[in-house]
Formats: sequence, C-alpha cells, structure tokens
Amino acid sequence: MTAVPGVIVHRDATVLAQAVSARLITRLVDTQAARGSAHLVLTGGTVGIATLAALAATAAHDAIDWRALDIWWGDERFLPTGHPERNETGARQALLDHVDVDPERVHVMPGPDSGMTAEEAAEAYAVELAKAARPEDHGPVPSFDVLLLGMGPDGHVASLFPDKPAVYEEERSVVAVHGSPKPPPTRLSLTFPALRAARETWVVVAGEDKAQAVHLALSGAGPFQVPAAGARGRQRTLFLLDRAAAAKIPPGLGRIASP
Ligand SMILES: O=C(O)[C@H](O)[C@@H](O)[C@H](O)[C@H](O)COP(=O)(O)O
Repeated sequence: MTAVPGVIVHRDATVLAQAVSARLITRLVDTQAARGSAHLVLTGGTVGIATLAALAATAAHDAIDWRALDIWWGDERFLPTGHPERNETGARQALLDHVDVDPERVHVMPGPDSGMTAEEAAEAYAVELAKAARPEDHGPVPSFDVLLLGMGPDGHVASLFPDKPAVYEEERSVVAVHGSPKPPPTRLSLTFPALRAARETWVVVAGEDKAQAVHLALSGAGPFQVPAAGARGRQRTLFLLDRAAAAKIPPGLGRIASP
C-alpha cells in the first residue's frame, strides 16, 4: 500500500531545513525506542545537505542513538572517495563527521577508486542492501524508516531522471546511470523498487524553479515523466516544501506550517 502524499509548507529554505531536521530527530528517536535501531536514507543536493547541517547545529540531535543507525544513500555521484562533489563528502562535512556514527553502519556507495565499474559498484551496493534486509522486509532491501529525497526542476529524485532507463528498472535495487542530465554524468541510484521499500518518504524541495515539477508530482503525473510522482512511502509520504516550491500546488493541498 502506498500513502497519499501530505504537503507541508514552510516559509523559506532555512526554516524548511530546520523543520525537517527536527522531524528527523523525532522520527528516528521514536523508531529507535520502538525497535532499537533505524535505517535512514540520505540524499544529495542543496536542501538535503542543508537539512543535515541543521541537524548538526541543533543540540537535540543528541537524542538520536547515532550508533544504532544505519545510513544509506539514495544516489551517489560516481566520483572518488573524498571528491567534493560526492554526496557522501557533503554528508560527512555537514553531519557525519560531527556525530558518533558507527562506521560499519555508514553504507557509502562505492566510487571509481574502489576499482569497480559503475555497474559493479551498483551490484555491490545491492548486495550490501540485501545483507541488511530481514525476512520481515519481504524484499532485497531493508524497510527504510526515512527516505530523504531532493528533487530537481525536471522532477528527478535520487538519480532517476525523466524517461531515462533507470526509471523503468523493475528488478534491480541499484543501477548505474550514464549520461545524467545533471552533472556529473555517471551516478549510482536506488531504483523505484528499492525506494518503494521505505516506510516514510520525505521529498524535501525549495525554490521557485521546482514549483512546476512539484505541481506535476502532486497532480497525477506519471513516474516515468516526473519521477517524484513515483516517490511514495509504504506508510507515509510527505512533500516538505518552502513557499517558493509550493507556489503552484493545487489550492487546498498544502498546509502552511511556518508563519
Ligand atoms: O546527487 C544528486 O544530485 C541528488 O541526490 C539529486 O537527486 C538532488 O537531490 C536533486 O537534484 C536536488 O538537488 P538540489 O537541491 O541541489 O537542486
């Protein structure tokens, strides 16, 4: 079962990042209290990294048991370890270097310095996901407690770009992406079958250049043309927006959460 998206609108990108970081603390603390540990999927992109920086900046992040958290990525730019454009590098600088994560539970997507091709790296990540899946997950990836996704002006999420081969993948959980419209051209991405394993999916978007794609994603567009339309959590889907990104949503759909 997939959830009908909820839409919450915050004043601007700064409040959005802070509100998402607060929401993350609550969600992860609740999950860890209930089950002992949690799975979180990170995204690259401006708002995704700003959210992690906001989380690092709030003392309340100490409420999370960082050692009982598995961290995954929804996509990665296929660049060597430490490259400033890698999503991993951004996440480490913004947050992971500042909290007590268990290195064994920080599941980075391999880069070319691993000696693997992008295809081999995608397969290796799929194997790592499969190892972490439990029988109750009923599939080859864990049931992510929170899947964070940014979105591009074309409606892409992770590295699933409109009408490119990766959006049509229905078997593999991770694929290599070549010729990405957003640089760099080579990437690794979770596929829709993997994204759909998430209990909660949060699409976090700021900026007026995204308003049209947000509108389409919430107005019945197909996931092959507007991949964000296919981002749905099994229990909950949230579009967390700033006002600029929410400018074209159908009237009555969004709830204003920040004055
Ligand atoms: O690696 C990436 O580039 C991403 O994970 C990508 O899906 C990103 O989240 C969106 O393109 C939004 O990025 P911006 O917030 O920077 O526009």
